[in-house]
Amino acid sequence: MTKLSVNINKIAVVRNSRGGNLPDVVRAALDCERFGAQGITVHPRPDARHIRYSDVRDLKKVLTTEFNIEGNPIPSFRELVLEVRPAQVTLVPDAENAITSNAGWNTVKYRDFLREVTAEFQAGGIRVSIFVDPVAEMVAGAKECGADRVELYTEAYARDFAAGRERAIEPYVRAAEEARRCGLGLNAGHDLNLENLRYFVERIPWTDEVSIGHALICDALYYGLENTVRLYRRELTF
Ligand SMILES: CC(=O)[C@@H](O)[C@H](O)COP(=O)(O)O
Ligand SMILES: NCC(=O)COP(=O)(O)O
Repeated sequence: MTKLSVNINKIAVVRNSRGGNLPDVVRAALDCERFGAQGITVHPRPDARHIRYSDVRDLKKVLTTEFNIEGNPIPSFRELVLEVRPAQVTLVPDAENAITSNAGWNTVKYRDFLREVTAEFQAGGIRVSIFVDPVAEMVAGAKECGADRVELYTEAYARDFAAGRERAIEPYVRAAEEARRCGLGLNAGHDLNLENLRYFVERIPWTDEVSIGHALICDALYYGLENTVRLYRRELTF
C-alpha cells in the first residue's frame, strides 16, 4: 500500500509570517503522525522561508514515522542531512529564487555529481530518492547514479488531470514502469490532492510513497487536520 508522508512546509509559512511559534511545526508534525501520516516531509530552502534548519533538528528528535528531507544538495544541506540522518533524503534541483520546485533532475547531465552525493548519503545509512520528471531516460539515469528510489514530479499530472486523466497519467505510467524495471522504489509528489490522488495510485499501485503538503494543509483549513489526514489516507486505501 502507498504510504502518505505529510509535507509540513506550509505550517512553517504561517508561523514565520508573525514570528513566535504559532503554529508549532513540531506539534503539527506529531499530530499528523497521530492522525495517520506514515511519514513527515520537509523541504528546507536556502532562504528559510518556511522550514528552518533548526526545525529539522527538532523534528528528528521526536518523530516516530519516516522522516524525509527534501532539497538541493548544496553544502549546508548536505551537512544538515548527514548530521540529522533521516530515513530518506530526496534530492531536488530547486533554484534559490523559485516559488516552488519546478523541474526534476537531469540525471544524465549531472550523473557524476548525483553519484557522489548519493554515495555520501547512503554511507550515512540514508535512503536516497531523486526527484525526476516522468521521463524514462531520467529514471534510468537515477539508477545509474545509485539512487534507491525516484520521486516522480507530479505537477504536470495535477495540471492536466481535469482535461483528461487518462492522458495526464500516461507518461507517469511509462516512467513508473521504467523504475520497476530498473529495481528502483517509487515515490511521487507535487500538487497531489483529494481529486487526483486515488487515480494516480490506482494506475500505479506500486507507488511506495506520496508526499503531499500544499493541498493537504489547505484542505485542513476546511476539514480540520485530523479529518484531512484521514481523508488522504482513505484515498490510498482501496
Ligand atoms: C519536491 C516537491 O515537489 C516539494 O518539496 C514541493 O516543492 C514543496 O515545496 P514548497 O512547499 O517549498 O513549495
Ligand atoms: N515532494 C512533494 C511534496 O513534498 C509536497 O508537494 P506539494 O503537495 O506541497 O505540492
